[in-house]
Amino acid sequence: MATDFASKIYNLKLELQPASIIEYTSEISTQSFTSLQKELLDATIAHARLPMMLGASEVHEMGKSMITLTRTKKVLDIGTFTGASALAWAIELPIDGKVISMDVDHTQLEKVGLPIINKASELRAKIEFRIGSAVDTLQSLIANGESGSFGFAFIDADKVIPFQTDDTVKFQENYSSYYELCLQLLAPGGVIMVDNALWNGWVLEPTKADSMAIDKLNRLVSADSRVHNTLLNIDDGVHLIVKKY
Ligand SMILES: C[S@@+](CC[C@H](N)C(=O)[O-])C[C@H]1O[C@@H](n2cnc3c(N)ncnc32)[C@H](O)[C@@H]1O
Repeated sequence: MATDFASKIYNLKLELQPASIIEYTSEISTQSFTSLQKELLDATIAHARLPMMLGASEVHEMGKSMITLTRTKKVLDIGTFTGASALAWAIELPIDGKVISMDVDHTQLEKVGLPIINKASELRAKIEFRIGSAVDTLQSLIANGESGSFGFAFIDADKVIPFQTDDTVKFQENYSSYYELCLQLLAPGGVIMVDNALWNGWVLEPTKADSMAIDKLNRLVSADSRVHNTLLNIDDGVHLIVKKY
């Protein structure tokens, strides 16, 4: 029997799996969620704008496992929203660990996330929330000499950015840029998780700029000899990528 907690997660999500399977996997995978995580999840669902942007709880759990496996102290979190993924990584990191969490907009973080995250000062101290384009933030970390020093990166922001040329709209593919910059910032053995890698199944026959960009990145990663990769059918798809030694 699925808990209310698992059902709540499922209700926000797309259906790439039968509902019963999603409920079961969510329930089994999220028993170690802390009360603070549950509070943030509830508040995001109740009060955030576009709550479906919240990362799936089982994906957050999986990321925590990657932090444990890599024994890293440094994490990249691309796409803060209400701070649920950043909070998950902070819980798993050691006391001197650091999450760099990036977003162009802190409205939902300030309204929904921070009042809850601030209750745990030892976790809050591990998270650096940076405002601005994630490409700029990642480039500034590289310019600051931090290449090769991160152990885990979660890519969960915009897929493409539209921009106007003379008479047409073109798209900048941010997911591919995030991948390249994260790979540079990761140490060998480091892990990237790219969220929404199945994009509701639209990658199978991509017709729009966002699904085309995600399909393109999936194929680029698959052909990249610098990494091991597995495209997992979990939630909306997670591309699990490990930087080779
Ligand atoms: C899916 S939400 C992130 C969810 C969060 N990681 C979680 O697990 O709950 C995506 C976020 O990416 C942010 N975003 C959009 N474009 C961005 C950009 N160019 N740079 C950084 N963040 C961006 C949005 O403002 C939004 O808050």
